[in-house]
Amino acid sequence: MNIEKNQAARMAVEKIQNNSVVGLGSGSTAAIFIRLLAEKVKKEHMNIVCVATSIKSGELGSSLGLKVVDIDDVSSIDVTVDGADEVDYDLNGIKGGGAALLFEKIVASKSKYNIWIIDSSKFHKKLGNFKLPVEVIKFGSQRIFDCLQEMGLNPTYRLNDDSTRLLTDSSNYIIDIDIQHVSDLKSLSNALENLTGVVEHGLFINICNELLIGGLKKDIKRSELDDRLVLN
Ligand SMILES: O=C(CO)[C@H](O)[C@H](O)COP(=O)(O)O
Repeated sequence: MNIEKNQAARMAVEKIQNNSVVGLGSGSTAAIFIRLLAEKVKKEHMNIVCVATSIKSGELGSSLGLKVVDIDDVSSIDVTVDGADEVDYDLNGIKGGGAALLFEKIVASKSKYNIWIIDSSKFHKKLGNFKLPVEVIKFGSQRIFDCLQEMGLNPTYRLNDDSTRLLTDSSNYIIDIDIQHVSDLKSLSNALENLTGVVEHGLFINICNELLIGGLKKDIKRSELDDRLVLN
């Protein structure tokens, strides 16, 4: 799958124009993009300012010579390139496999254009193969866990290798839920947002503008989305 991730990242880097503000995604595919972007910026003497979606991506970008600034130091972001854990035929997706969903959603919402880069194994007709991450504050998190259990979503706390609870860049917990049997994603999104203590969830609805799929070498734009384009 690394070859496919590479292909998708290469397709994305070709789309980056000089004098733009670029959002750097998180995860292994985004990391390939960050490396390729740094090479391109050096080679073509480009003027690019970057905003990162995680501490790790920001550190990677800076270490490669990219100019990485705080999100509040830019008025908007021209394009963000990020990975995803699963994407459906309507270009809705699940993100947060790397626990960076909160910053990823904030950066995406400040971006004029969002490009996702994935390998072909992540492109499905319906979301639900991947568990949906829900970021919750520590205080009272068991109450949210119990609510998710009552909703039939089989919650599990995300753990580190030593079985302690994983903490996000904002020191919150992640609870992963099973949405295989959920058909109305918008209602689920609203229900999760209404639970006090939920900081964010990894359902990204109507956010991705363009999907680049390695392997299939597909470039799917939301603006051109129709059944014929996606299903063939
Ligand atoms: O959402 C993310 C991190 O929170 C990543 O974009 C997602 O997990 C994909 O990662 P990878 O490219 O390593 O498969």
